[in-house]
Amino acid sequence: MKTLSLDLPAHHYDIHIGAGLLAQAELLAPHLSPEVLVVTNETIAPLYLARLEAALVKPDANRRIESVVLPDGEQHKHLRTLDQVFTRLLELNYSRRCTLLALGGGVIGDMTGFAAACYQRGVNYIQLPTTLLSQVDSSVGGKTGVNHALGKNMIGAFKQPELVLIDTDTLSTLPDREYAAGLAEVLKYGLIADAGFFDWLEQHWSDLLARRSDVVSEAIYRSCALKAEVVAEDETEQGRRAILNLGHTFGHAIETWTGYGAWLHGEAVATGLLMATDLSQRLGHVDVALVERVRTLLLQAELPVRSPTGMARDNYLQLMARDKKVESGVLRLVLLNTLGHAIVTSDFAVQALYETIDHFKS
Ligand SMILES: O=C(O)C(=O)C[C@@H](O)[C@H](O)[C@H](O)COP(=O)(O)O
Repeated sequence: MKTLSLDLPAHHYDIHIGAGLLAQAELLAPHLSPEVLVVTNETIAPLYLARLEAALVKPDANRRIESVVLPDGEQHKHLRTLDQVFTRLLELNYSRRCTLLALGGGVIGDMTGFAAACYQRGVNYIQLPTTLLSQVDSSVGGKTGVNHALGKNMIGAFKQPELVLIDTDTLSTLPDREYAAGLAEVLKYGLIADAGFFDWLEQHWSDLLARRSDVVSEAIYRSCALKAEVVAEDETEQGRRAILNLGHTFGHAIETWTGYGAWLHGEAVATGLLMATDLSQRLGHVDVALVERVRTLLLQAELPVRSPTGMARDNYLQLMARDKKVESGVLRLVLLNTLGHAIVTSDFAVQALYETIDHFKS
């Protein structure tokens, strides 16, 4: 097992990464209260809920352990689904001292964290991510929330977990498409913050695609370390944290336009990363060779590298105007200054943005 720490001004938590961690009661026990609610989905519950529950009762047989099983998928990440969690908590008569456990991917993690931020104005929660994307990204950093028909992650809160427990064994049941989607976020870290990591990913890409466990664990560790470092510096995205959004302005537009769920989040981010790299190249920050390196990796992972069929420039522009990085009506984008260094800027030629969007039309 490897452990990272996320040190914030008012909070500290560990991120444990290793095989078989869901069954390790001693890692969870110090963070549990007498009332526990596991929030999971209908795909993950039959695979891992019993294993987790067995670990939860071990140190304290009197602890109440209940669960709520939500429908699976990005299309269910909205307020109506969240209400099921609140209803369950109220039916159980759980108090302000309860602990929520998010067992699942990014959708479950984001919704559980938001439920924890809201229930009785705030209770504790723990992240138990089971997809590559949630292990390398969404379980760390405390961004929680749900989608709205008009925009991705538009309703939410910053709410940090008490613990992130990454059991790499759960990847054994992750479908290839979901696994590849997680690789897009891994690639993002190399692009925005660590050129050496990007080179390492290129060298180990075939091992990652083959899911060689030591290489996958190393990629998770290095991704979480980079994310923890950025979040520690800027917990609530007043500045630098926005670099974690590379490709997301395009990606979120794709997800919203396609109605959530048709494209996985990581797939939309994959195309978004390539578009952001392409735009950075049109603006003269990076060379064409980097665009091609990114495209090659995405194609090898069978990730999409073009816009959804029928999505036009105006569709992008309308949705991007609602991006959370917009300030006083001015669009700010995350772009690459060079490989391994991202910037957040509104200083770009709009014509270059149009060219990028049009270039990716399918
Ligand atoms: O943690 C962050 O900060 C990120 O931006 C990470 C993103 O990869 C993640 O998808 C995040 O949920 C997007 O947040 P949003 O604020 O752009 O909705």
